[in-house]
Amino acid sequence: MDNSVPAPATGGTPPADTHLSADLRTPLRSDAFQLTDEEKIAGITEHFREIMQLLGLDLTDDSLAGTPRRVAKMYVQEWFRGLSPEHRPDVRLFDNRYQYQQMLVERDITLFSCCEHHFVPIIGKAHVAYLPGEHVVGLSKLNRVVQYYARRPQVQERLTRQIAEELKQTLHTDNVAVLIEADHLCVMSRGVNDTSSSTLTAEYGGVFGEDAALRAEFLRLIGK
Ligand SMILES: Nc1nc2c(ncn2[C@@H]2O[C@H](COP(=O)(O)OP(=O)(O)OP(=O)(O)O)[C@@H](O)[C@H]2O)c(=O)[nH]1
Ligand SMILES: [Zn+2]
Repeated sequence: MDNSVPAPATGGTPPADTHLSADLRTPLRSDAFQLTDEEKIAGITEHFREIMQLLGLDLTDDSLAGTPRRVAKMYVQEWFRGLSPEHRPDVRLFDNRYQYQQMLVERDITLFSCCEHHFVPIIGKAHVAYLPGEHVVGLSKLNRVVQYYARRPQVQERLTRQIAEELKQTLHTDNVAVLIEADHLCVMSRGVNDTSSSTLTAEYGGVFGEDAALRAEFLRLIGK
C-alpha cells in the first residue's frame, strides 16, 4: 500500500481557524492539504482496513467488510466535519429592535466531541450566554457554533475558548460566557476507568469576567 500523504492542492479555501488567534487554533499541518471528502474517505478506509487486519480481524466477514469505509465516512462527514472551514456556520445578526438588554442564555446544548489524545468521544453539554448590544443572533446559530468546534479532535479547554472567541467575533461583543460540562470516554472506559467524574470548563469575556454577580446569575440560570 502507498502510505504517503497525498500532495497538497494549490489554491482553494484557506485552512480552518485563520480568524482565531494563533494560540486558539486547532493544530493543523502548515500545508493543510485540501483533499475532497471522497479522497479523504478513500484514504482513511485503506488505513482503517489495515488497523483491523493488524488486530487479526477477518475482513471477509460480511459484518466487518464494510467497517473501514463506515468509519472513514463517520470521521470525515460527522465526527470531524468541523475541520472543514466550509462548515463554519454562517451567523447572521438581526437588529435588536426590541432593545433586549439582559443576558441571553442558551443552555444544555448537546455536545459531541472527540478526545484528540485517544480518539474516543467526549459527551456533554455546553451553556453559552451573551449580553446583546445593537444586534441579536438567531438562537440556533449558538448551537451551530458549538457543534462546529466540537466536531473535531479536541481538548475541552481549547474547545471552550474557541467557542467563546467565535461568539465574540460574530456577535461583536466581548460580553460572552461559555461553560462546558462533559464526560470523557478516555477517562471512563480505559486508563483510570472513572465513570463518575466529569469535567467543567468556563470562559468569561468582558463584563462576565469583571462582574461576579453577573457570573453568579449565569451559573444560576444554567442550574449550577
Ligand atoms: N487537559 C485535558 N486533558 C485531557 C483531555 N482529554 C483527555 N485528556 C488527558 O490527556 C492525558 C494524556 O495523558 P498520557 O499520560 O499521555 O496518556 P495515558 O497514558 O493514556 O493517560 P491515562 O488516561 O492516565 O492512562 C490524560 O490524562 C487524559 O485524561 C482534555 O480535554 N483536556
Ligand atoms: Zn482522551
